[in-house]
Amino acid sequence: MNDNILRIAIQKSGRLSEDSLKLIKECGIRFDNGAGKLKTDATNFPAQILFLRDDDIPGYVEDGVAHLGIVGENVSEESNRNVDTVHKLGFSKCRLSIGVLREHDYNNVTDLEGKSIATTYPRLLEKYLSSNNVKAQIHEISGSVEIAPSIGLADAVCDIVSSGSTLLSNGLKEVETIFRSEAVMIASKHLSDVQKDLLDQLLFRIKSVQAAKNNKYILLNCPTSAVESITKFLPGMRAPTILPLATEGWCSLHSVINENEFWENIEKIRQAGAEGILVIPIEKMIL
Ligand SMILES: Nc1ncnc2c1ncn2[C@@H]1O[C@H](COP(=O)(O)OP(=O)(O)OP(=O)(O)O)[C@@H](O)[C@H]1O
Ligand SMILES: O=P(O)(O)OC[C@H]1O[C@H](OP(=O)(O)OP(=O)(O)O)[C@H](O)[C@@H]1O
Ligand SMILES: [Mg+2]
Repeated sequence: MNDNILRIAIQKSGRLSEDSLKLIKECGIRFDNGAGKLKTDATNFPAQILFLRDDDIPGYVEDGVAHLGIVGENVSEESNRNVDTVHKLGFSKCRLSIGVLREHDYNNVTDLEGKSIATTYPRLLEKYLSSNNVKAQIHEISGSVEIAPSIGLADAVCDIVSSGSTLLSNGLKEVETIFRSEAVMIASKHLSDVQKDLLDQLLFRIKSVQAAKNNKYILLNCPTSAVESITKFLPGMRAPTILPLATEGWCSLHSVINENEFWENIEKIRQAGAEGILVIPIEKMIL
C-alpha cells in the first residue's frame, strides 16, 4: 500500500455528496469524477477519492483502507469505530430526535418506558435511554423510519430531523433531541508521517476556505476624524488599511468583517460616519 498518498472517502450519492465534493474542489484539489466512478486520483495533490455508502466510511477509516473520511457525526458516533474526528465541516447540520404520533399526550422521556422505538441509530438511542433510566424496546430498521408508528410497527421513532417536514407529513411530533450533528472529517489512527503532513496541508486549506466564507472584505469612505471609532468595529486581521482620498479630510478604510456580526456592525459604522460602503466576498483567507 502506498503510504505517500491520502485516500479520502466521501459519500457516493446522498445528502453529504455535493458539499463534500465542493469542499475538496475549493481546497484546490482537482480530479475527474465522471458518473459511475467509484475511485479517482487527484491530478495536483497526492490524494485518491473513494465514493462509498456513508455507513461504510467509519469502518474503512478505522481499518486504514481509507485514511480520511467525510461523514455525519451521527454516523461516526453510531459506528463506534476507533477513528479521530479531526475537523467539523459546518454542513449537513441536523439533529437526531425522538418523534411520536401527534395525538400522543407526551410529557417527558419517562413516557417512553416500555414503548417500542424504531430507529436506524440503535446505539445512540440506547445510550440516551439508559442515561435517562428508561427501558424501551429498540426496533432497528434501515430506512423510511418515520412510517413506523402509523403502520403499527412501533410507538415512536428516533431519526434525523432538519426542517421537521418529514415528521410533520407522517403525523409525528418531535419530543426529544438526543444528538446534534454536522459533517465531520474523520482520520485513521495509523497515518504515516507523510500522510500526517498531507492531512495538515489539507486542514490548513479547509480552514482557509471556511474563514473566507465567514468573512467579507469591506471598503468604505469616512472623515479622517471618524477612523478611530470605525476601527473599533473593524479591527481587521491585524489592523485596517487606511488610504487618503483626493478630498482633504477624508480617507478610504479597508478591512474584513465577520458574517455573523455583519448587520449589527454595519449600522454602527454608518452611525460613526462611514459612507460608500462596499462589501466583497473573499475567496480564501489565510490566517
Ligand atoms: N434532512 C437532512 N438535513 C441535513 N442533513 C441531513 C439530513 N438528512 C441526513 N443528513 C445528514 O447527511 C447524512 C447522509 O444522509 P443520507 O440521507 O444521504 O444518508 P443515507 O441515505 O444513509 O446514504 P447512503 O446511501 O450513502 O447510505 C446523514 O447521516 C446526516 O448526517
Ligand atoms: O426534517 P426534514 O427536513 O424533513 O429531514 C429529515 C429527513 O431527511 C433524511 O431523509 P432523506 O430525505 O435524506 O431521505 P432518505 O430516507 O432516503 O435518507 C432523514 O432520514 C429524514 O427522513
Ligand atoms: Mg447510509
